[in-house]
Amino acid sequence: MSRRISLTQYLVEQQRDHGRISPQLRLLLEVVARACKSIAISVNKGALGGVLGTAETENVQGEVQKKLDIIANEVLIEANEWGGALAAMASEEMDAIHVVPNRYPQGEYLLLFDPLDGSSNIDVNVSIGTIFSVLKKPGEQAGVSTEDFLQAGREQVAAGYCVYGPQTTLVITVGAGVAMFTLDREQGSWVLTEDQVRIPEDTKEFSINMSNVRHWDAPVKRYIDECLAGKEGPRGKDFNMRWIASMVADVHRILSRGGIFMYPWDKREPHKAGKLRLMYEANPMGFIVEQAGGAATNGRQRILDIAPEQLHQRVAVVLGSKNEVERVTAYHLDAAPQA
Ligand SMILES: O=P(O)(O)OC[C@H]1O[C@](O)(COP(=O)(O)O)[C@@H](O)[C@@H]1O
Ligand SMILES: [Mg+2]
Ligand SMILES: [Mg+2]
Repeated sequence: MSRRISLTQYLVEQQRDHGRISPQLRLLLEVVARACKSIAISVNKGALGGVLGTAETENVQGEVQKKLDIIANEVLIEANEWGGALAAMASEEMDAIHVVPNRYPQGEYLLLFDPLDGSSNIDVNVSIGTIFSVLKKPGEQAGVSTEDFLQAGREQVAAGYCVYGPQTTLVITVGAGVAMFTLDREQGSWVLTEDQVRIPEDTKEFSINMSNVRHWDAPVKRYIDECLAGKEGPRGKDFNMRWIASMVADVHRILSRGGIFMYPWDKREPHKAGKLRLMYEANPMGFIVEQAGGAATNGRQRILDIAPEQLHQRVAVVLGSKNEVERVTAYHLDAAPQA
C-alpha cells in the first residue's frame, strides 16, 4: 500500500515535481481515465443496460463486433476528441485513423486503443478491459497521417490499461515505473493503491491457450513441455497454469504476482505473425511490463523495438517475468528460423 492520493494528484506530481509529463499529456491521461470510468459503468450494467451480445457488424480484422466493443470505442472517441491534447486516434474497432475534427483544438499527441479487450468474456461476466498507448505526433507540420502512428513501441510517452473485474483498476506508466489506481465508486475517483509495481523475475505460472498446442512452433512446445514435466523435469519445479482469454486480466495477474503470458505465432494462420495487435495491445503492455521490471518479446525480438508497418499489424507475444521470457526467447533463437 502506498500514499492515498488520487490519479490527478499523481499526475500533477509527475508533471510539476518530476517534469516527466507535459500539461497536455496530463490532461489526456485524465480524459482517458474518465472514459474508462464511463465504460466501467456500462460494463457493470450488463444485461440491464442492454450492452451484451453482438452488434452484427465486423471490424477491420474481420471479427464480429460486440455491442460493448462499439460502445467503448465511441466513449473513448467522444471523450478525447475535444480535449485539446490530441491530433488523432486509432482503434482496433476502426479501419482508419480518426483525425480530431477542425472544430476542436488540435494537440500534439496520438492515442491508440483496444477499447474492449477480451471480447469473448463480455457476455459471461469475466474480467475484460481497455488498453491504450500514447505517442507524440512527429514533426512540426500541420495535419496527421497514418504514417505518423507507425512508431516503434519504445517511442511511447505513456501507456495503460483498465481492467473491469471484481475491482476496476487503472494501470499506467509515463516511463517512470508503473502505478495502479483503484476506482472508488462512492467518490467516483481513482485512488493510487500500488506504486512502483514490480514483476518477480522468476515464476511458476504460465498463461497460454493450451487448445492450440498442436499448432505451436517447436520452441513454444519445448518450453511448455518442460513446464508440464514439473519437479521431475528439466525445470525441477511444478508449474501452475492460468488462461483468462482477456489479455488485460492475464497481464494484470502477472503484474500482481508474476508469470509468463504467451500468444505465439502458430500454424493455424501461418501468414499472420500472431493473433494480438502490435500497436494497441502488445506495445502498451510491453511498455508497462518493462517498466515493472519484466520483459516482452515476439519470441525473437524485443516488442518495443519492432518497426511497425501497418496500423493493425499482428505480432506474437511473450511477456512477463524476465527470466522466463528470456528463456522462451533463447529457445526461439536456438531453433532454426521460422519457415
Ligand atoms: O480466444 P483466444 O484464442 O484464447 O484469444 C484470447 C485473446 O484474444 C483477445 O481477446 C484479443 O483481444 P480482443 O478481445 O480485443 O480482440 C485477448 O485479450 C486474449 O488474450
Ligand atoms: Mg484485445
Ligand atoms: Mg478489443
